[in-house]
Amino acid sequence: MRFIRFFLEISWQTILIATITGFLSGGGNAVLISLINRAVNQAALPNALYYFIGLTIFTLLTSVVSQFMLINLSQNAIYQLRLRLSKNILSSPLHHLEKLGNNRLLATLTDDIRVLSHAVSTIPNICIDLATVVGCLAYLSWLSNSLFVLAIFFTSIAIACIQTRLNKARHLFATAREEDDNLFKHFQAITTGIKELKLHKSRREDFLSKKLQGSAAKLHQKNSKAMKSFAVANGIGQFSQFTSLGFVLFVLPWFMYIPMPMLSTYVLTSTFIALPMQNLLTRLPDLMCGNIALQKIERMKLSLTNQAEFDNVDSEISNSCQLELDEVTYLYQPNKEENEFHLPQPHFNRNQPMHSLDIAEKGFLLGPISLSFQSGEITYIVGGNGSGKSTLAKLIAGLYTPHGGSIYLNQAPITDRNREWYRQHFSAIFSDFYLFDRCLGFNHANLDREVEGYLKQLQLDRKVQVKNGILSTTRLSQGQRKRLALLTAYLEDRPIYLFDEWASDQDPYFRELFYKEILSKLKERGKTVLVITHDDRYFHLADRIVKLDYGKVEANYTPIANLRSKPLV
Ligand SMILES: Nc1ncnc2c1ncn2[C@@H]1O[C@H](COP(=O)(O)OP(=O)(O)OP(=O)(O)O)[C@@H](O)[C@H]1O
Repeated sequence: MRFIRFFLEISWQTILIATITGFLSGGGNAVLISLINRAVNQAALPNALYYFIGLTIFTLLTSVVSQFMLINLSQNAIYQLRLRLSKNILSSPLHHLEKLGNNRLLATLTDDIRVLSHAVSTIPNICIDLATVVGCLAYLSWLSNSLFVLAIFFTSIAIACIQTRLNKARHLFATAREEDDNLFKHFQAITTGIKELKLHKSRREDFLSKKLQGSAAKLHQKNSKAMKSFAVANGIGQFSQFTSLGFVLFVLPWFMYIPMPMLSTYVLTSTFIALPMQNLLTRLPDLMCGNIALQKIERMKLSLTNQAEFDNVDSEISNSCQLELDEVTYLYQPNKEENEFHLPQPHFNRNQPMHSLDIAEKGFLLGPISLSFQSGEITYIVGGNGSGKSTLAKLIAGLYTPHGGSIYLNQAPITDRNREWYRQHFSAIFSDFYLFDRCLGFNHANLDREVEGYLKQLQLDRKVQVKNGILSTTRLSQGQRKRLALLTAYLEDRPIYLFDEWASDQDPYFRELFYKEILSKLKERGKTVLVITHDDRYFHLADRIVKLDYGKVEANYTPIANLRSKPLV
């Protein structure tokens, strides 16, 4: 089982010690049952009470040691897995994460890890139960070879019958897990689309009946079928135990003489084994689901690790930036269901121009685009909806890797090796930005005072306070949230600033302030400023305007108001 291999790989030494102590505990159980048998058959050893007390303490201690070791190992493994998976996600390229989808990432991070963690917590008890069963069988073999062979015979038949049920259950659990990804997608739709669903009764009912209920029902059917398979397997296990007991008690005495003490010992031992056997069977579904969850986690991890980016920042961050895009292209694949773990690499030959029909079939193509940006310059990136402005912004910021062409920063070509360094030059506020409730990644001595100053400037000081870098709230209006995001950008003080429709949620006062003061102050400080905007009232304030249309640069010009001061680039 992959599950066991996973733990052996983490620390086979711990597993070995825990298994030995587990088996010692199980062996102790078996010896205890032999002591009890002797006492029942009035053949107790002298000092049997001391043996009994000693053995009870021995089995208890070995069982606790075994459980402690396995609990430490398993919980540590889960802890490491959570961290590693989160790091893998953080080091994966954005386009890869977008293709995998939030629902799959969330299902693995939450559900799979929870299922695995639950399965792992059953391992210590499984070891003890297994050891008890093996110990008792060993005791039976010492007692009577023929009784032992009989016990093994009935157990083997039971295992063979149970196995067929388990194979069926394994398949059902695996397909149910695939449905889990869809269910997570619907849960996301509930949380993010709650307003739209609340406002429209028919939409809500349609969503519930056609989407959520469908997925939940499939999951319910598959899981119940699998659990029923286990119930049948459990029944087979119990049936085989009673059959073997009945056979030995009522049928075997017709064919051979079995002394009464041996018969009663067999009955007592079989009854003693029954509980750990039942425990093993009832824990099998957890183990099986854990195994499936682990497979999912490992596939996700493999998919993420295969795509992992270098995260070293070897060189200094330059203050003055000359940014160049040379024939850069980026292609979104068409929106079809793709195999999540074998994503095709885009292959685009920039010497072969793509026609609109090709693009319609193949998705959206940005570029080829050649542009350059200087320090102390404000460039507006404009164009209609869907013209490719945000895609270009993500390319420029190094969040997307160009499929063709090259990006240069101060003449250095940006490659996989220095992309992390390159990204550290950017402070960006995207239209779908996220606001952290604390100022992460800053070690300023007077951080709180600096933040308070910016809060005042951005007129947020009456809404938000800061203490030890923690913001009192982020529950603000969209415009206020964007101002708070701007505060973080100020703190970062990076050479290139990128704003994706920042002003679209601001009131006229702040809109004016943004275009006329905030941007020009950044320019005065020698920053390269890129602004995605639809606000044509302020176009004259730009040093340069880049207009996109269907993924191509339609125009690249200096606005008339600035013509006298700046030549066309
Ligand atoms: N993650 C994605 N996967 C596939 N296609 C995408 C993705 N993001 C954007 N697109 C496609 O790329 C095209 C350009 O989108 P982009 O968001 O860059 O446009 P935009 O100019 O910023 O639009 P807007 O002004 O509406 O914000 C769109 O046609 C869109 O369908």
